[in-house]
Amino acid sequence: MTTHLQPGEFSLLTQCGTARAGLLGTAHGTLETPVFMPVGTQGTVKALGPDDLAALGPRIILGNTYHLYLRPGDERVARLGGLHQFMGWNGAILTDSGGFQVFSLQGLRRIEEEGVTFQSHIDGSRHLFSPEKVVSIQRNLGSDIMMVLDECVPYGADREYTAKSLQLTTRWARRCREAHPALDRGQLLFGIVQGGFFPDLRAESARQLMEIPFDGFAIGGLSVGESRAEMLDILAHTAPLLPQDKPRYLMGVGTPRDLLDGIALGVDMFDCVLPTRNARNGTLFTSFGKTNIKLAKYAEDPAPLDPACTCYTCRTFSRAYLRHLYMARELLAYRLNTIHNIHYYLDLMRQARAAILEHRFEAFRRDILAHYEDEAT
Ligand SMILES: O=c1[nH]cnc2cc3nc(NCc4cccs4)[nH]c3cc12
Ligand SMILES: [Zn+2]
Repeated sequence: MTTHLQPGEFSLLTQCGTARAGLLGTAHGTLETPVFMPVGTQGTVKALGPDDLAALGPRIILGNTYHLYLRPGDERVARLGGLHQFMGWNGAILTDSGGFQVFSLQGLRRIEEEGVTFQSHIDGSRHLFSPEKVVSIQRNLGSDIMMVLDECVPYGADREYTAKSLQLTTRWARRCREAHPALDRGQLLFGIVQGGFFPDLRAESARQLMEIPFDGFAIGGLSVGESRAEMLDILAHTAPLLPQDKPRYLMGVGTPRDLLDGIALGVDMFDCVLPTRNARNGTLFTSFGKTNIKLAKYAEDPAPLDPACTCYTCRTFSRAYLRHLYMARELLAYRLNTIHNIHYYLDLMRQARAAILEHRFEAFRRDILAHYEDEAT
């Protein structure tokens, strides 16, 4: 039974402890939460065609404003019908605002009240990302969920810098809201909570942002090099401060264990490059933990990668073949490994949501993690 919600409508169906199962309406379909968003930085989930993606069944993927603005250009994508038509994807798309990429990719950049100026990593040309500019780019791309321009303070930033930065992030967030009328063209706008690793600054950032009518709230500034304990501590403090009736999005997270911990703490949406990036270096996520296909023990192993997995890769090929492709650097290795890793992440979300709806999430989480060896080799 698929319920159809209007763009921006969020329905909280069930809570199991602080874990939530819900529905979020977008202009390109209704999302079942908790949801994992595969990362499609440059208008493609690397190594997958939109047909592979459709077969895997994500309802939403992530695109990066920074990359698409620099190449091929947001106005060119708009002239070609928008990102959905351009890449042949008819599900929902969330775009990050580009601020994070500027801070994490760029050496040369300046942060001022107006916005952040930076040099393109492609041709060295200079650009300004203002709140108004990043909203305009995301509107041009036709993104279903847009993110505000924010400053993701580096791990280890001191309290004074962090406190000052969150004020700027709030002023930028307000300007983004003013630049995009509520639900205009069915496009949603999320705020991003900052405040580093200072619980009181996190509360202040959340309080300020909740005064602005956003369609959802992201928790930024995490997965930036901190320990798991530090991330969970800030997450446990911040998630419950956010509105119960709006989606909560944890940016850039994470491992299967992080996803289950995040869900337990009340997070509804996740994105991470791990399943796609690790697939390309042979690291695969399975029901028995993380492993690497290049291990010699797989050289003549006729078994499927993960006997518990129903994906195309596990249904069709042996570990021996997947290892051969990887050692030979065959292009098919990247596609098959990515199909499996994305399937694993999406299926984990599907199972987690079913467990929440049946009020057995905690037992589910314990069972998965009991069999999950973080460093299974
Ligand atoms: O505060 C943020 N604001 C807007 N986008 C983000 C994206 C983020 N992605 C990660 N971690 C995942 C990573 C991907 C590549 C390097 S770290 N942390 C993140 C934080 C933010
Ligand atoms: Zn599989």
